[in-house]
Amino acid sequence: MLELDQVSVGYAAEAGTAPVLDGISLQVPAGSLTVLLGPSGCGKSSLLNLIAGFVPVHSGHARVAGRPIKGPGADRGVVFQDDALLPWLDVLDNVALPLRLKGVPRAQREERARLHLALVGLQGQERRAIWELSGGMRQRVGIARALAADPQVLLMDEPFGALDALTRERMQLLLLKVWHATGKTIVLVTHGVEEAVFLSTDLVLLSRRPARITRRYALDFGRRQVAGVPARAIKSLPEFVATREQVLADIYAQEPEQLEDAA
Ligand SMILES: Nc1ncnc2c1ncn2[C@@H]1O[C@H](COP(=O)(O)OP(=O)(O)OP(=O)(O)O)[C@@H](O)[C@H]1O
Repeated sequence: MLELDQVSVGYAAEAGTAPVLDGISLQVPAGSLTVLLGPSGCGKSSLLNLIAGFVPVHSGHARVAGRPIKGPGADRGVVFQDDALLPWLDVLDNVALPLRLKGVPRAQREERARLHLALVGLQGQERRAIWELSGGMRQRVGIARALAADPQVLLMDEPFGALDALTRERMQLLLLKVWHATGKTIVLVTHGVEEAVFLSTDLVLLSRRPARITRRYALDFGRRQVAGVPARAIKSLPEFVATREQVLADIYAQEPEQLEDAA
């Protein structure tokens, strides 16, 4: 459904330096929760921005549902770490904004916005001002806004990176609930190894810059959570701990100087 074929990306401002992404090929199956994980600065956000259509492809091909990605489009919704909500609009109007821009009549767009706010647990909060909300609530509004336009793919760049540990865990559960309820394809960038192992059906490990895919893991811990197994029970399974350690070892294998520091 989402297909990258030998894509490379470099930035004009960095002429003469190595490309950021180098020949990345990736197939993201419909309905998957694909997580991109890799060392800081390796190009995870660049890869997500390429899929979002914010960054042009220098070589190779990128397609969503068979259509070449030529720029941003309604088939891809984006949630950033920094919630990017408009402070002069209330919660409902923020969520309804993309529909307003598409020309959807008021009653219809408000109904869709209410439905998606209920999905992220914000029913009754529709008329609150953005500045009154906690960080976790703001991210919920951002997710509702991205989903209200009914994209095929939800792209999330470090969506929980700025939240405290407890809120972050709650947001992981919320994301799994939304994923299960909507059946959307999700591509998420994170620095959190445990978060990546817990959430993903496909975990994609990227190398240091220029980013290449070094390993992929097929996982199902998130699916087990939506099937009813408590998150804490999953995260203490020997199998979960072993996978997390394996992923960490694979990352450290790319960072020999950090291993020496830790010794
Ligand atoms: N618009 C831009 N112009 C020039 N260089 C850029 C631009 N965006 C990113 N870069 C460079 O590309 C490289 C990869 O950045 P990117 O943000 O994609 O990595 P990342 O893996 O998401 O980083 P982090 O883990 O720190 O969030 C960095 O060296 C960065 O300086």
